[in-house]
Amino acid sequence: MNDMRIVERTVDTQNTKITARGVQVHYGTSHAIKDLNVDILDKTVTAFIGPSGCGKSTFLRCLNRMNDTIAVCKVSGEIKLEGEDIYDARVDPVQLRAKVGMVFQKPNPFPKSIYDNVAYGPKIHGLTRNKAELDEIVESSLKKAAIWNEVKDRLSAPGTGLSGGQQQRLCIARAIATSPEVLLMDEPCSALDPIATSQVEELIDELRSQFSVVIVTHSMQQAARVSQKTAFFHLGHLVEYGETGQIFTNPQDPRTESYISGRIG
Ligand SMILES: Nc1ncnc2c1ncn2[C@@H]1O[C@H](COP(=O)(O)OP(=O)(O)OP(=O)(O)O)[C@@H](O)[C@H]1O
Repeated sequence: MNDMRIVERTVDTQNTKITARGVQVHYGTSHAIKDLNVDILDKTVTAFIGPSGCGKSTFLRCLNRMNDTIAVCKVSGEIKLEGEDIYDARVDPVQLRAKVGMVFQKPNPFPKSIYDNVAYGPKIHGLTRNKAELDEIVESSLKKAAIWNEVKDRLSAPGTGLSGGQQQRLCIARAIATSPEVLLMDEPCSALDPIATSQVEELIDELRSQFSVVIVTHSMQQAARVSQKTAFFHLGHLVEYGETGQIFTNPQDPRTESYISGRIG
């Protein structure tokens, strides 16, 4: 019992960015997320791991209301960003997604120039007053996404003309251009080769100093390399959540143990 209290205090002293309480997700009659509770910390990389179909992407999409776009999907329970209920009727999902950015499995640059890909978000959200400010955001976002040196001489070239790894870093630049508080990444390296993967992993580590990063990954090695916290999902339940080192070396639940030792999944 004492130990439990110590754990709670440790979590409270760190900055919690997102709290989820009693979250349930249904697709029609199919129950995809079952009574999920979690605190996601600021300036931390949190990895969601677990076998295929266990609900990782579904829960990730709850965090910026991307599930709103799926007609059969119903989300209940409570999710708060910095204490504010993101499902409150007054919250505009488009504004929310500027604060909780997302990077997808497959790099998906807009069919526009490199510059316009990054400038798009700040423009539609009215974050700049003039071209000079917009130029500054585009440059700083491309620098933070570690792709500036590769594209600075061809900002008007199409984003779709870049390599897969460059496109994914461009998509990361696009996501951070609106100064989000949280960056959600759904298997961001699954379409990349090992070199591009390691570049994106290094970048994730750097982004942690400014954002709360949540990454869904099928690779336990990747979770171990990039995250400080890991959540293990199984059949719609968040089975175990803790320090990444502890989850991989000393899992408390037999289902986590089976997964990390390769017996389920
Ligand atoms: N758009 C959808 N419509 C209906 N059911 C869905 C939809 N998306 C996901 N599901 C179902 O919800 C459950 C969880 O799926 P989800 O994609 O969240 O799992 P996952 O852990 O991310 O899987 P994977 O690792 O294979 O990407 C699965 O049973 C899946 O079939």
